Amino acid sequence: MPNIDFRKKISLARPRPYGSNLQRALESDRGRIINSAPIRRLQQKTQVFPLERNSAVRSRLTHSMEVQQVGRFIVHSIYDRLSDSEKDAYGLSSLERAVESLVEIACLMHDMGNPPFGHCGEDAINRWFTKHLKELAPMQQLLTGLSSETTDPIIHELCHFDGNAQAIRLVQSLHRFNLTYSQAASVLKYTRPATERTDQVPADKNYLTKKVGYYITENSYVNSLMDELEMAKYCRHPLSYIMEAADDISYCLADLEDAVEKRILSLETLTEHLKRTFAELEPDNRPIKGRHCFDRLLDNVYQDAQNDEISPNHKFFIKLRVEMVHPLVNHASEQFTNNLEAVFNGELNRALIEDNSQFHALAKTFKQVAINHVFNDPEVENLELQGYKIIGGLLEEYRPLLDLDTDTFQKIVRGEGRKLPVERRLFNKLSRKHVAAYEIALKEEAPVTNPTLWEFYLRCRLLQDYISGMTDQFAFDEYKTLLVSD
Ligand SMILES: Nc1nc(=O)c2ncn([C@H]3C[C@H](O)[C@@H](CO)O3)c2[nH]1
Ligand SMILES: O=P(O)(O)OP(=O)(O)OP(=O)(O)O
Ligand SMILES: [Mg+2]
Repeated sequence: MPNIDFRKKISLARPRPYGSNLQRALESDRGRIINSAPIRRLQQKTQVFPLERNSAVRSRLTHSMEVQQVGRFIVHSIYDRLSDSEKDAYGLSSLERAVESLVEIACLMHDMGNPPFGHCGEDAINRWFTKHLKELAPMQQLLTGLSSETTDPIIHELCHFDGNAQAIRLVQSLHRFNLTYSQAASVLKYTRPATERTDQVPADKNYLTKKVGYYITENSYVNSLMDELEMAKYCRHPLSYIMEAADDISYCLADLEDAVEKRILSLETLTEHLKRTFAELEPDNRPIKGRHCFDRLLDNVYQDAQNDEISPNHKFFIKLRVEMVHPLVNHASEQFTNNLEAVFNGELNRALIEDNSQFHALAKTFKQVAINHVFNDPEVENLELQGYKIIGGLLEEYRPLLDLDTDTFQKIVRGEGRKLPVERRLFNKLSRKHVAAYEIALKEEAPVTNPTLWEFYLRCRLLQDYISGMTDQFAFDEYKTLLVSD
């Protein structure tokens, strides 16, 4: 009998403990997240289409609500799969409400740290830092005085901004939500500290560490969380697999629905692309567990939609979602229970639905069609180029703050920057919350021995916090305001 007890992974423990009732503790987590500004900001952040004005097209917020629904569905499906004696044996019997709440809120939070303009926003921040970090005056000084062993991990981290790591930072350092460790751990999707490179982690954890998981500023928090929930190094919390599967299942259909809504694809061409792509991935085209084969299923959905007098597009996606979400959710829950020990220990080195099955081929088909026929649409790519320009341009405007030496920057922080008119005004535009996090981190024990390096690192983080916290629209407006003469 494997040693699985979910009560070790789902508990009341949090950084500043209070209360003794698990359900109430999780309600408090829900309240904090649902009522938070970073969640509200998701309504003006890109899912696929930057600066989208059509509100029927998904934003990060509406996407996250859909992920929440799929996450709930997977939890119910997992519970339906387990017998009472299995639930007892795994410590899950009295935890259904808790698991449901943790997963729902993890799904709602999962993109909270994403910058404006989606993936290209992340990339734009990293491009700017990769290109300019070593040119910045304090960094040039540090590079002459310190060994590369000391500076390399910090440089690596600052050139790898990641939305997932930023979500952990928002929860702990910027908003101090004091969530239960279980709730925070459910969104910890990658487990590699940003100071480590991918070639420094064990090969059997390469999927779990393929992206940056958390920054050095949250290192001690993540260590406490992992100790508390008995998570081994580079391993995940079991519920994060459900959040990840819910995201994968949700967006693969939603992105295509949005593409049809925006008239990038017609239902005819979409159906053709889906059939052709699936045939390449799964040539034998078997029936999908208890249903027709994919081609037949698509033809039926298409025909039904044509008979709808009001909205064939809407009907098509309702039917397709019914046909696809059930098998994919069932598959995710089956993978969860079939691999329960590896999932419990957080060492399953892949996503739940990525197992080379026909379900995996289905999800891949949808994603592939989006990559080949939606993300490269000229309108989308033009907007993304604007996104690069806006983020790169904003970082360039704020660069004077990063060129100052520590003492001069500290003067501005203390309000003594009268002789630095531009820098002082730029500093005044930063969010007070972000500046407070910078000041608190400076007062606490530094995880980096050189104080100048630590201060400069925190200043770069401060700018990344500010830029990544912006919505698409705010970033665009700021860019127009600051680059008024261009
Ligand atoms: N516009 C755009 N360009 C891309 O290259 C791209 N790659 C992924 N995505 C969307 C798909 C999921 O909704 C979500 C998560 O992958 O982000 C993209 N969107
Ligand atoms: O939704 P995103 O943009 O975060 O994209 P993802 O496919 O969920 O990727 P990641 O693994 O970086 O969260
Ligand atoms: Mg994500």
